[in-house]
Amino acid sequence: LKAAGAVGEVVGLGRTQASLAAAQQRGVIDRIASDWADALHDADLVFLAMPVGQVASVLVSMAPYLSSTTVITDGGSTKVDVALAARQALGAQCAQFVPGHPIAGAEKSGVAAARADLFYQKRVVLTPLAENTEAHIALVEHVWQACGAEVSRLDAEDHDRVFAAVSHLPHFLAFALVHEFAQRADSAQLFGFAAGGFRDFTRIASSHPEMWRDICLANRSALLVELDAYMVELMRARVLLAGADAEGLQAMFDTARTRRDAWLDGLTPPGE
Ligand SMILES: NC(=O)C1=CN([C@@H]2O[C@H](COP(=O)(O)OP(=O)(O)OC[C@H]3O[C@@H](n4cnc5c(N)ncnc54)[C@H](O)[C@@H]3O)[C@@H](O)[C@H]2O)C=CC1
Ligand SMILES: O=C(O)C(=O)Cc1ccc(O)cc1
Repeated sequence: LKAAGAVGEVVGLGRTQASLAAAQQRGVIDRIASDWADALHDADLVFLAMPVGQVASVLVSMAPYLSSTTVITDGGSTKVDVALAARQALGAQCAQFVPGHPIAGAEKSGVAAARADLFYQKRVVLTPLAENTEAHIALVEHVWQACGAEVSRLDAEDHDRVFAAVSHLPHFLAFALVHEFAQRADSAQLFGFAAGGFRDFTRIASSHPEMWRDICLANRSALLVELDAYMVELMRARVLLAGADAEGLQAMFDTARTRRDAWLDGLTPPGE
């Protein structure tokens, strides 16, 4: 928003002074707040950007200082839990909280990984609460659009089901695969010969462990459904392999490649 000239003063509040000082030094924030009262004074919009397991306690801490004119949003990767936390912590003021999720990021974390163009031509999903007014939703939509993002809306349950499949499952699998190799006696040899395919498949296992612990736990039931479906597919694939079913394996690989290529072809940046 600062790069787009779409914001006045950006005030940061966080856990560690060192991160806040680094954010200020990089120009990500203009000023470090001393506490919630200071941070929320005259604030138009609050963006919460912490692991989803922290959102409930953060909302409880800020609630006493929240005026009726401040809008809150978040960037958490799961939405059913965040909506519940907002209702419990804010009561009727949850009408001022518009949950959101930018579908952009990387395996990197911390303020050093910040990039002004991170959300440019990327999707952002808002999962508005029934209590939100259209004006509050429009404000949040507008700030994401100012960052170059394409905004869409989903129910929180649909959001969590979709992202359990296309984001949470792949991260879970990547962590599990690297973990399994790391436990082996021949681990050094395996990693010594691992190359591009392994790097592509496992890049996201370099993601932040606390963040992903919270996502997996928050979306546990939807993730378990996806994990079970994948395990069934793996068993099907195992049957093909064990039976040396060349035709069956090739048909599976063909379908997967065709579908992935079509997805990549359809991945034109928003607005083009
Ligand atoms: N990294 C990614 O690619 C994406 C992350 N998200 C979501 O965005 C949120 C933030 O993730 P990142 O910015 O990547 O993480 P990050 O690790 O870069 O930043 C999280 C920050 O939250 C702070 N924090 C933790 N607990 C806190 C608390 N109780 N009070 C105040 N600050 C606290 C940490 O000290 C850290 O500075 C998470 O909910 C994550 O699920 C969403 C889309 C993409
Ligand atoms: O590293 C990647 O490619 C990601 O998939 C980043 C990411 C992580 C969490 C999200 O909720 C959305 C995007």
